[in-house]
Amino acid sequence: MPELGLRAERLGKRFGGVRAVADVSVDIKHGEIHAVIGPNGAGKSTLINLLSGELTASSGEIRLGDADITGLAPDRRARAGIGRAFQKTTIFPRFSVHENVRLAAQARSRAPLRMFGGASADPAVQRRTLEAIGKAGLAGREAIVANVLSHGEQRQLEIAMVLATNPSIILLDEPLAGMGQAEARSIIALIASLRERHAVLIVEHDMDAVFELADRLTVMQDGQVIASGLPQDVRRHPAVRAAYLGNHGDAA
Ligand SMILES: Nc1ncnc2c1ncn2[C@@H]1O[C@H](COP(=O)(O)OP(=O)(O)OP(=O)(O)O)[C@@H](O)[C@H]1O
Repeated sequence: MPELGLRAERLGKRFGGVRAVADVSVDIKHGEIHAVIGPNGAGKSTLINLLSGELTASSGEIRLGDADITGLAPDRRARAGIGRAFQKTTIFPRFSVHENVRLAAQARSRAPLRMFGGASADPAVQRRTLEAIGKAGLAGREAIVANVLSHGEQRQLEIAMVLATNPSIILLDEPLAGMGQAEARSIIALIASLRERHAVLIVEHDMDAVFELADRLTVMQDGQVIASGLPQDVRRHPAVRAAYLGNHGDAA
């Protein structure tokens, strides 16, 4: 997969009278983790949904590398290189780790979707499957049925399924939600490792994790960007301190 970045220009989304996202520009670069933070209702999930194609923009433009992908449906964006981890919704609970990741790898390969036989016979699919399982830290867990995995391991499985699609961009919506401290540590390490070969956008409420992971930070409030840049600069921004960061701003 080429080293593409994702750029949104003046993106907007209205739900009736609500401006959920207004004039948002954001640049997600290869080799970087870009965190989007903001209070509840700021528009973060809507932004992710606009980037992945689950929602259609009311205005603005989205570019993957040089290509305008604003009008593409989610499956076309996925093929173009945008991978999104969904919280458990894409996992087949009765299938093994290997089967789940293999299905994701196969969906990317355009081969006809066959559950047994065909997919495992394709060496490229098999290679991508095992690579993704290894990168997500699930080596040795291939035969385990998904619904007996721990909460943290299920999150790792979702990330493995995204990696199997060989994405340029990875979108992560609250990857640490509902996680204990030990589980969170291993997911944070996994997310940190993704920047080596991908551009990563993460929406997350855990500020300690955000400041540990983010190379770049965008802060949203009421659908708009109120600050964007390097974390050490953003955390000193008066509007950000006032709106959101509290003690994290003071600690800078
Ligand atoms: N499908 C929808 N229909 C109508 N309004 C919506 C819809 N989705 C989001 N909104 C509204 O858009 C605004 C932004 O919501 P969004 O979920 O993107 O915020 P968020 O920053 O992700 O919040 P949270 O941190 O609580 O998840 C909110 O006012 C919300 O009520």
